[in-house]
Amino acid sequence: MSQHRPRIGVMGGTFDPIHHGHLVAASEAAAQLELDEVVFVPTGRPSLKQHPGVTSAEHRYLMTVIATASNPRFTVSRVDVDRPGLTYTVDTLVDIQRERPGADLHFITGADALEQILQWKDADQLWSMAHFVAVTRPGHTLSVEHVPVGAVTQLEVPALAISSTDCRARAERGEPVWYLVPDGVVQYIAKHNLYRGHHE
Ligand SMILES: Nc1ncnc2c1ncn2[C@@H]1O[C@H](COP(=O)(O)OP(=O)(O)OP(=O)(O)O)[C@@H](O)[C@H]1O
Ligand SMILES: O=C(O)c1ccc[n+]([C@@H]2O[C@H](COP(=O)([O-])O)[C@@H](O)[C@H]2O)c1
Repeated sequence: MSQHRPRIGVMGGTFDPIHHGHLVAASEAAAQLELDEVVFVPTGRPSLKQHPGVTSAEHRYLMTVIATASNPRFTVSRVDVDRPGLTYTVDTLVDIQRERPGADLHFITGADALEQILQWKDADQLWSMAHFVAVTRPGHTLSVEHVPVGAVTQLEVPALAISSTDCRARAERGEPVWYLVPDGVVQYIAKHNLYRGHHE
């Protein structure tokens, strides 16, 4: 009897903060690609993020746990948060594969992030470690060249023009982030006074 090979989505992100764009992308990927689970992996120290003073990994991890808690298919992994040094997807995929031997991994990213994938660390190794899923994102049209045939699937998701940058700017100005991020994340941001006094 053949055993079911678990189909696992891996949604990596800085999640500073996690917002409904991330959650809709993961949910839609899970439905369309028939994933058994989507593992959210907050970055430890993102290698390419430009904004000053990225919020501590522990805050970003906890906001991700709060945002995903109600969905039985969503989990959160600490592999990137706990690994010292800069975060690279090649390391993320090795660690997730070790935790879930034999799983069929699908790395989910927005079209904007995927366009830079050839500049990621050990890019040529990534294709054999996971399938890559580029979700559509308002304001970005995907153009990836020079990737192996069949390595990337483009997925149309309901457009939500939400970004973490905008959420941080709103919180800094004292404007509402209700309904852009889950309710528990709104409350977490207020409780810990995140994003006040930052300058982009
Ligand atoms: N609204 C959205 N729709 C679809 N994909 C998204 C959306 N927002 C973010 N993503 C994707 O989710 C992944 C993680 O995103 P990230 O945590 O960097 O959020 P972000 O909103 O892009 O942050 P920032 O504004 O700080 O750059 C990336 O691959 C990104 O492209
Ligand atoms: O491996 C790399 O070199 C690399 C470079 C930039 C981004 N990534 C990954 O892409 C995901 C989205 O990153 P970001 O910075 O847009 O939040 C996250 O999982 C990062 O670890 C990975």
